[in-house]
Amino acid sequence: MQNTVLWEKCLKKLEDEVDQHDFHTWVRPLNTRDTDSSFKLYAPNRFIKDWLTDNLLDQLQATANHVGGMDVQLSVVLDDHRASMAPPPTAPENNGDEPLESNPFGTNVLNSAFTFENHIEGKSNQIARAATKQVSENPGVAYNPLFIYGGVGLGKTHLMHAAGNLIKQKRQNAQVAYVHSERFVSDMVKSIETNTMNKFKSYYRSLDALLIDDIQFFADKDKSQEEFFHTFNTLLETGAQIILTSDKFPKEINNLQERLTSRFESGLTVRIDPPELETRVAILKNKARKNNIDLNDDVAFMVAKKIRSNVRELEGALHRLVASSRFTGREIDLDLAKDTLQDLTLFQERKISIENIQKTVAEFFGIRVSDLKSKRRNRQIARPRQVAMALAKELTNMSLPDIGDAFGGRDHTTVIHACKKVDELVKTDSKINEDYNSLQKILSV
Ligand SMILES: Nc1ncnc2c1ncn2[C@@H]1O[C@H](COP(=O)(O)OP(=O)(O)OP(=O)(O)O)[C@@H](O)[C@H]1O
Repeated sequence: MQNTVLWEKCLKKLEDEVDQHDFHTWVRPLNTRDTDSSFKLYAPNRFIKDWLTDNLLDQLQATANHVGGMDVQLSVVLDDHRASMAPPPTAPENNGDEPLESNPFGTNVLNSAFTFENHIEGKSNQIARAATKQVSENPGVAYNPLFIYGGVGLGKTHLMHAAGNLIKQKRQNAQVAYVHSERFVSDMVKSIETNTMNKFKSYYRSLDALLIDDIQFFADKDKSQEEFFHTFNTLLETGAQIILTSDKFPKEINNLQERLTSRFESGLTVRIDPPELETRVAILKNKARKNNIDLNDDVAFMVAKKIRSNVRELEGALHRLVASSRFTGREIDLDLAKDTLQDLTLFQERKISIENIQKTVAEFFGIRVSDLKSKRRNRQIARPRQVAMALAKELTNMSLPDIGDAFGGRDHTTVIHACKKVDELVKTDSKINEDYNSLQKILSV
């Protein structure tokens, strides 16, 4: 079997077996080559190689043996090729003699409220937070670039600013630029129009740290990708730190040039998931405390149970609660919270229950509800279970951990995997597409 085919098959198996966070952080960035006589897995940096060697080597070996049907000669090696793949960088036009304008492109204003102290740690953001902190303490050394991805309002921008703030705190004159990718594109277009491209280049290429938010907006913008690629390489060569955020894993960003994706993956890619209940409560209480608002546990739990997938919405609910208390002169208690967030409650009540989804899916596929909650992994059970999880995510307000709990105490990462799998299958498998649509209709009646 070719190494690439073997690895594809191993990846499918490992995705089900390895903790999802670990899978995305450590396993997914590996590559293999058909030209090697043994099964070498190339890690994009030393950090990933060392972590895998210490933590997952046995499992990788066992999986390769199982999938290959024999003893496979496996090793994890450093991908030197990737590190030297960059073309020779274009020399920065600023040779250091000319002082940089402090803010020629409106980029370097960091939000001072987005710090590590104001960021609450939970299982969902643990790796991302630790990696960002490490990068800020040792810019340009630890992981470069650091690529943070995850859904809307989960704290990607917050962590990125926290990094910028900490870098500046440690070295006051560090040149740190934060820019939204759309802003990078529009500044570049403006520079071309006004014939000031040299200034643009020298500014970006002389930074100590470049933080670019929502990199997915680069998709389709070939010229910007081109310029960014050169900026990127120059910065890496000069030891500057690059941090990028996106709503997707690099390879999943459509129309992003392969060479950029490959550069992104040469550092460390970390994911942020929606926070668990306890983290949501901690975030609410922390925000309240910072604003001198007295928020008791009952109210915090009630709000956190209602708003599950997005920290920005969680903050919005707290603001509504505070405004409502000011206008009415009432204390912030459970009654006020119920009244203020009533529309959310109504929305919730209209939603479909998890029990109903499990019963309907089990009947539809001719299995038992207990099968859905069991540990059985054969496809006749596993696929309906994934479909039921995806429906629960779509049709209820339940959090991923709560959905996992309802299916025999599974981890929230298993739910994320199920939703992704079903999403893929609905697009590629007409039978699943039909089944999923029918179930949606049955449940929505
Ligand atoms: N773990 C956390 N602790 C405290 N506040 C948080 C946390 N996560 C997110 N927030 C807050 O939630 C709000 C939204 O976060 P942020 O803007 O960083 O999200 P994002 O992932 O960048 O979203 P988008 O994809 O929309 O850009 C911010 O006010 C941020 O401070």
